[in-house]
Amino acid sequence: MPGVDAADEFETIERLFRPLAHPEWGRGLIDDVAALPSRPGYDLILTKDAMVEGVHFLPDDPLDTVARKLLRVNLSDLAAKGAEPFGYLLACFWPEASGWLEREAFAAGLAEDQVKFGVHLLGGDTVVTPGPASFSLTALGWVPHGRAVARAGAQPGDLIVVTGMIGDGILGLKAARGELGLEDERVAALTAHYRTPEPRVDFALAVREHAAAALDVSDGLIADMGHMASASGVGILIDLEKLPLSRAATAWFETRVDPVAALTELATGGDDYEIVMAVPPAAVEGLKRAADASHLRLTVLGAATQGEGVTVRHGGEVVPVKTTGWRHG
Ligand SMILES: Nc1ncnc2c1ncn2[C@@H]1O[C@H](COP(=O)(O)OP(=O)(O)OP(=O)(O)O)[C@@H](O)[C@H]1O
Ligand SMILES: Cc1ncc(C[n+]2csc(CCOP(=O)(O)O)c2C)c(N)n1
Ligand SMILES: [Mg+2]
Ligand SMILES: [Mg+2]
Ligand SMILES: [Mg+2]
Repeated sequence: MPGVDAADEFETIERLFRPLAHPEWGRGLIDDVAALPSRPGYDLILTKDAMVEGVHFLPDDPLDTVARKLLRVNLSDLAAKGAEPFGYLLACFWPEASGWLEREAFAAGLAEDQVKFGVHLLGGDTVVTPGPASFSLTALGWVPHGRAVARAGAQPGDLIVVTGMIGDGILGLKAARGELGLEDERVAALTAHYRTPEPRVDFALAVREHAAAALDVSDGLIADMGHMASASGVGILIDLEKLPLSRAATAWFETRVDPVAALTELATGGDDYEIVMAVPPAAVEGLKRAADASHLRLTVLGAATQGEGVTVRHGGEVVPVKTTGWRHG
């Protein structure tokens, strides 16, 4: 039986989601569809990711950060293609027991990140499920015609470059689970990264101008580089000791007895939402200038080669990596 706080589909749409709607194209969320005009000279870029409680977020993660992460992981895909986001479609599968507090927190998280990233809600669906809380979001963005950056396109000799830091996603998950023996401030920084990763939206233009191929790191750095290698028909060779680590990750790393195992864990853990690029040597300087201008760290991890797959080295020795990243069954 529904409790006093029992939520309702149409009140959810009207009270919580209508204020988030695109002023024209969302049609006030009172129609069957959204309608947007085509943009001459541009390609519409679309991506969809889902998040399920217990699989992508923890049962005690605040719902506002769940919503923000859902939006951010999708914006990360658009950024990796060089696209500028403008809108999204949203599907919510609320557990029967969930009430207004959860839904209000979720909408508040979206409201905050809509402003931060300059996007609007275009439409969606609201249902109740006997299963765990689940959400799915389709993000839309524009790229000048024919300029979307692909996973395919890396050539032997291109440098493999990554934005930001790697490993805070998996360490943040451990921190949120109370599994890290670090002091409070570092645990909080890592948990925040797991709950609200930073999509590189502001770097999309630089990706488009300088990268031959790109994708974002969701499953794990090594697994995702593997996706680029197979799409491009090249091999990728990286040196694990070059992995860019945050201060918190460095503090964790220093507690480990097996450095290779520790770096491998960070390079395969996923939830990083950084962008990996294959960059022709002549384009690296331009990419670095763009990164400096946005105070973003860039790291050259290795290079694309002839052949296939990802070869990981440490101290010049090849490191066998069995599980390269997250994979749903
Ligand atoms: N159910 C599906 N129907 C159609 N296409 C799908 C489906 N699932 C995945 N894809 C497509 O497969 C490709 C790879 O998807 P994948 O989810 O691995 O990429 P990603 O979204 O960048 O990574 P991640 O989900 O780990 O963030 C994409 O083109 C995606 O649109
Ligand atoms: C509670 C909890 N356990 C494990 C993970 C790790 N995780 C789950 S799915 C995924 C890949 C990206 O998702 P997808 O490929 O579905 O887009 C990763 C790295 C997590 N985030 N939360
Ligand atoms: Mg996906
Ligand atoms: Mg992706
Ligand atoms: Mg995945």
